[in-house]
Amino acid sequence: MSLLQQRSLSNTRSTGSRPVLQGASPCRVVSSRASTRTQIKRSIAARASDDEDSGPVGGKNIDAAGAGASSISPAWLTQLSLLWSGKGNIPVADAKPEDIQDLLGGALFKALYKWFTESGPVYLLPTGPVSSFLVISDPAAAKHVLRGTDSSTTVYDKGLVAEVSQFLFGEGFAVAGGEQWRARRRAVSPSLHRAYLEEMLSRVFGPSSLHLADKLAAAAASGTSVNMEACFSQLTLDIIGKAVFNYDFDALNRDSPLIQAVYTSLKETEQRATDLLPLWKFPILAPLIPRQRKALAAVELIRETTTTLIRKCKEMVDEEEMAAAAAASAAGEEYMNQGDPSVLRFLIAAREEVDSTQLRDDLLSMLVAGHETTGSALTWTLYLLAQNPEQMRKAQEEVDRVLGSGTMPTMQQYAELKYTLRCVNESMRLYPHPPVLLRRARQPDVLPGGYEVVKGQDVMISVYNIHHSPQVWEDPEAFLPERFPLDQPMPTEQNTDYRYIPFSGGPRKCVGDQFALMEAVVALAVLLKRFEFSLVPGQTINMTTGATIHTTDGLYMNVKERQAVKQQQPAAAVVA
Ligand code: HEM
Repeated sequence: MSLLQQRSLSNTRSTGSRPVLQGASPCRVVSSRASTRTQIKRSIAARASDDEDSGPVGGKNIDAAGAGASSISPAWLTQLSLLWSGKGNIPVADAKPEDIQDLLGGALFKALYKWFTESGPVYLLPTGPVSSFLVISDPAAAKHVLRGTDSSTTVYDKGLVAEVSQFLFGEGFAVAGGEQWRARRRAVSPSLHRAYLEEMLSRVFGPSSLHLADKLAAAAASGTSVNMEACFSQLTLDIIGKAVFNYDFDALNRDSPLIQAVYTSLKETEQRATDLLPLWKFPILAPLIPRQRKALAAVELIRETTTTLIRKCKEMVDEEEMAAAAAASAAGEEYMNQGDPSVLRFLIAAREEVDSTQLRDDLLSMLVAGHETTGSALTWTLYLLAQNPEQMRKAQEEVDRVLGSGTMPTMQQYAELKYTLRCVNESMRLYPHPPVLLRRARQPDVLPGGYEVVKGQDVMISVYNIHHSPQVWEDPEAFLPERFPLDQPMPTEQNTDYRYIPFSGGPRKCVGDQFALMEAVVALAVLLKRFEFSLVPGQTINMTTGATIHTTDGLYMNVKERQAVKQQQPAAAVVA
């Protein structure tokens, strides 16, 4: 069977086995005590047809295929690679056709783990007749590469990731390099100052989470199950929209095509990175290729939305405000407009002298980078807690104790929610978003361990492999927030010597890490205080990727008000 035949057969199987969920309303009423996945799917389809744009909690489920199917190197490429790379000192992964099964859902990181166990912490993965990834699953090598990216020496740059996501981020600082990146990062990062985060906590993170809680209360009252992955995607879109643009997407109330657009474009970047036939390199072909058409339409929607929001904000800022921002900056103080503390307002008031395309792409970078990542972190944390009753009990005990009669944490209470934060930390170890980081060598290099890297080599740091490595972590597959003691600082790449790198490390580390952790802890505190969550039985939770680790079919949960649960229990059980 030819390669192309193999691929088209594989893709058909993949699509055939994936449930049809478009038009579903996952965070909305889904099923009345559905007990199997099939029942869930049927009831979703039934509801979707007659409940398209109303209901207590809205939103479409993600089409996990993104804009279309992807491809990866077959066995013959491994053989070819072995021939031409035979002189090097780096093992080559033995990519067998059956490994490709793992990639059908887009979960490349799972195959990377298998090859890691077979080939060791640094290996080559052939991706074409003359191309390969150098896959790193070792903390010391990862540290070396991450610290050498866009540093003073710049041994590595974002390489392929910049190429494959240019269609989405344009000039945005998430993928730009060199002086352009340095200047834009310097301009944008101050907008996420401490006073801003404090304002976000009370004005955005807490209230948006309470909004979701009200939606869940309706589902709890009617005894219907809820797709929590969709809910978190909607919640985090609402939050990032308000935080970056002071704009309410209102995704919790109405289906937002932007959610699918963001997912489709992120999936497209991943697919471009592993395409055997990179047709996307020829823009002239785009109108002829359905996957390209779909991806470009998604980007257009995101760009249009961003441009409109920038225009509206510019209309609001006057000379007086710009003078106030300049005075604050001269005095070394943090500027914030009390009426509109958004990042956009900060940048415009600070008279950022950049062209509107640069501003659009920088803001778009933050919107995309800050949305699905935090949504996925919340999804997997709740999934893990629902499966680990002891950890759930400890988190709820902490939330009850710290919040008292309150419904959302204050800034001071946030600092006390240490166990809840460790649950998020640990969930991001098991499910890092994204599971791999891409770099390219700008000059020849030697990694710790003596592995030689040639100029131009694409490098893939498998955060997932490092976080799951038995050489790095004791009992790596267990969900143990306790592995990060509460009387010590929370884990970072620095204090774990790059054993723990969910926010990357070095100069290109995430700018939104504190924002994201605060957002996730506040949302969890609000929800755990009020509800008991349990997985709807009969589901198989499979993973796929679209920059973040996503479920293939959603995360369906039964939700109950904790007060109601307590009242149902016999008195003795309540006392215990
Ligand atoms: C749990 C949530 C989040 C995770 C797991 C996460 C993860 C990451 C990672 C791993 C990188 C570095 C990628 C690399 O090294 O190639 C990154 C970069 C970035 N993140 Fe986050 N992020 C999260 C939330 C956020 C939020 C909320 C924002 C904005 C408010 C944000 C904005 C950015 C930006 C702008 C970059 C690019 C930085 C640069 O290249 O200089 N992220 N993020």
